[in-house]
Amino acid sequence: MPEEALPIGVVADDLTGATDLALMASERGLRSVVCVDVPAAGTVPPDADVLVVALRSRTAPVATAVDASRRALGWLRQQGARRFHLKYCSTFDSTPRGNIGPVLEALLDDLGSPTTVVVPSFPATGRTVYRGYLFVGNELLAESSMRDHPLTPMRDSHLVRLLQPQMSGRVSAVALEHVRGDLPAALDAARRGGVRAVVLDAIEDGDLAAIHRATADLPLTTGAAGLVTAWGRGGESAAVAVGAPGPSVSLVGSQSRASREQVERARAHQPVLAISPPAGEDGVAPAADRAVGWCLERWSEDAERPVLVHAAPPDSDVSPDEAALLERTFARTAATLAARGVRRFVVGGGETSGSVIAALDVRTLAIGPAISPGVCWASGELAPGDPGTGLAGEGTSTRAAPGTTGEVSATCALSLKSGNFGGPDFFVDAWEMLR
Ligand SMILES: Nc1ncnc2c1ncn2[C@@H]1O[C@H](COP(=O)(O)OP(=O)(O)OP(=O)(O)O)[C@@H](O)[C@H]1O
Ligand SMILES: O=C(O)[C@@H](O)C(=O)CO
Repeated sequence: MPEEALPIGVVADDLTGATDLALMASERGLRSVVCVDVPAAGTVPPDADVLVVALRSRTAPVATAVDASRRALGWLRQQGARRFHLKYCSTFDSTPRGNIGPVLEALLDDLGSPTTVVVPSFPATGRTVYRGYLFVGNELLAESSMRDHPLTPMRDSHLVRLLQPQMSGRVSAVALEHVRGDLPAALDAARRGGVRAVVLDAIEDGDLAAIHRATADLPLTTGAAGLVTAWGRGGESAAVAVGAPGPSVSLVGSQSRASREQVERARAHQPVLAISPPAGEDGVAPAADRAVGWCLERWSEDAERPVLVHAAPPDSDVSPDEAALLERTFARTAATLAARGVRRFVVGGGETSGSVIAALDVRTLAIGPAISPGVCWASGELAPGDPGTGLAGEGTSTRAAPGTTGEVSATCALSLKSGNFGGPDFFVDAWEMLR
């Protein structure tokens, strides 16, 4: 990547996806910062090679997602970025309405570019694309646990069939032998044929490197963090040091197969509490208070021991309202704990992470070391004043963390885990790294 191509601007549709990509870039020696939402006018832009704007647009209404993505692109252009990547999930989380297709087309329009590529492949985490079909490990997408995702159930595996209903322009696919052959010619033919989005097969990092070379002139690429394996010059990781003293809590809203297994494995090492969505908005604060009380009690027995609060598996299909109530419960739990001086958080699930970070009012995340492929520690500052919503009067910066003496700083150690990522002992290993 030539110096003049920096900074690269990334619009990410959720927060864990943003840190996943930023970690990959950081490991390629590119200084990477995640901005939580589009920074307000007048905010001093972070000094970075890769600037990622993390939105919460994955499951937002289409018009909201398009508007937020265009504002993010506009801000990144103001920061001098000339090359852009739209980051969505490596499992292509979306519905027949969007939001991948409508956002992709809006960004192409704004950039005046006719065509882009669609590259969810991320071989390091088992995501590969062959003959246009997306695989998760050895399973087709629609046969993986994504089939029953609470918000974006994926019931097809073919990327052209998934994307075409979301777009007004045409979608086509380029098979592996052409990705490995004359890809520039294949892309040129697609562009001349009026195709807006070209799905590319890729099953190993070498394929992603070929795609990176062939797309050097495109203002916009789209896909997962896999493509970033080809960015930068490699070399030393640009990870920052991450640390914060005091008690440790994991908050897991994800119901992915991986998260459930990880929670089960954590039981042998940590106290674990399951929570369900409250019946209505009035129930959010009491439910969060109960979760906070439980954490404080566990830390009064052993302040060194991490604790874990997770979403109980639902009995039946989940409504968006119930999902949102549970997210707000996790968010309020995190904000109340932060107000009491807790500074070490692991969060499981993209939507849950978005809610928690918004409640903590952390505006930027500097990327630290990897915990496992796609998941890292990051350092974030609590905004001055009270963290989160509805917690007036509970200041952050002067409280002593439970089990400690003295004041705590506003710096948090944060790890935001995509539902499907992380090794089986993730919720144990993450904390071992901070010892
Ligand atoms: N028992 C439950 N009842 C209602 N909603 C639930 C329940 N369990 C989980 N949820 C909701 O399901 C959603 C899970 O989405 P989230 O993005 O946090 O995890 P994920 O989809 O596994 O992660 P990722 O997006 O990173 O793949 C959240 O909105 C959460 O509140
Ligand atoms: O690409 C992925 O799988 C992750 O970064 C993600 O976006 C899950 O939320």
